[in-house]
Amino acid sequence: MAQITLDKLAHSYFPNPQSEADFALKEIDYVWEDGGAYALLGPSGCGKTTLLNIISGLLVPSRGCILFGEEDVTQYAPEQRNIAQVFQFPVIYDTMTVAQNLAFPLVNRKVPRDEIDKRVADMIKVLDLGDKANRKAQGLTADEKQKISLGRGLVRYDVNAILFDEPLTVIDPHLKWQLRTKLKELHHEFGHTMIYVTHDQTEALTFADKVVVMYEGEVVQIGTPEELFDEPAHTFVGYFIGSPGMNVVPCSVAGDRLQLGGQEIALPRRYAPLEGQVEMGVRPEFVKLSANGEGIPVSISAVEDIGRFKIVRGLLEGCSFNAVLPEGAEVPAEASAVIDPTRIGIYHDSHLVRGEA
Ligand SMILES: Nc1ncnc2c1ncn2[C@@H]1O[C@H](COP(=O)(O)OP(=O)(O)OP(=O)(O)O)[C@@H](O)[C@H]1O
Repeated sequence: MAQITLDKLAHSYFPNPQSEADFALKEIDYVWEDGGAYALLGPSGCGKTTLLNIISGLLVPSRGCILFGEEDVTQYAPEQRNIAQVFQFPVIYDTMTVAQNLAFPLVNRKVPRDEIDKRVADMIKVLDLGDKANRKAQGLTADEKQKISLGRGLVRYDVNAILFDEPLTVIDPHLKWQLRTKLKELHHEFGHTMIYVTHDQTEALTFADKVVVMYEGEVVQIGTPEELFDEPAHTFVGYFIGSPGMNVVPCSVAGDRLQLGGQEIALPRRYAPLEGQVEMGVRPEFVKLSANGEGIPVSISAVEDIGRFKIVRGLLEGCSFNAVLPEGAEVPAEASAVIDPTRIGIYHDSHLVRGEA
């Protein structure tokens, strides 16, 4: 296992990039801790595969370096990097048994036979494949085959990192959580450095200690699931994490006063003058609806009752705006939004501005 350092790393698929927009991966400077479980999360085309391919060695970055521990591996081919990879679709041999498939990466690396037998037996146990160990992989279900793929990645104890590229795509939705839980257990048991690419927030938040959120080639935030929820560093993070996502509404800010919809809200922090696009962000969980005219008027378009709470959807100042209310809460016909000022984030050109206390 290794610490992985991304040192001023950036990549453009153009030979002579002219501007930031030409970079599929904008500059990132970051250290992935040894033994950490990371998820790379973002929508299609945001640069996840580009970053993963640079880590695996399939792609040489146009700028910057990548280090495994102290060693600069930027120019190394994948096979020189000592990493394991698990892909979207199972990569296994149908004519081999489950046990032979799991043993294969170790046999290739000439690990002693008794060591192979021990590791394969351990892996069969943790993957709950005991009753199928001596069956040919042919005829197993897609999720069983993908379990074997995961096992083949995890059976090598000595790898620098294990990279997972959307590994649960082929798995039935109701089985996904089982494999996700299993992966988490395996991470605790073996402590590998794991990097898991997904566009699914549930997968990212349940698997990872730290989530790396990407948007249009930029790493916009790296944080624990709690940090991404409590303090989104970019409006995209607020929108992408949470269901429904954060409300984002254009506003103006002067010092510690926010102006929105003809109303003034006193903020707990002061802000230097902000040029350009200024928005306030607040999660629907921190909005109350008032019937007595207190707050900013909201026109309600729908109320969704989903068990323990209700999602109230509507418009505020012409922008989509949601509130999450407790199960029994009244939804006034003429509602206005009362926003908790301590939960408001101020965003300048989409990035969070922290202000001064
Ligand atoms: N070989 C390539 N040549 C030119 N442009 C590319 C190449 N591969 C990717 N791109 C572009 O780089 C950007 C990032 O793509 P990338 O595949 O890294 O995104 P992604 O987040 O992995 O998307 P997906 O989830 O759809 O795989 C996209 O605009 C894509 O069109």
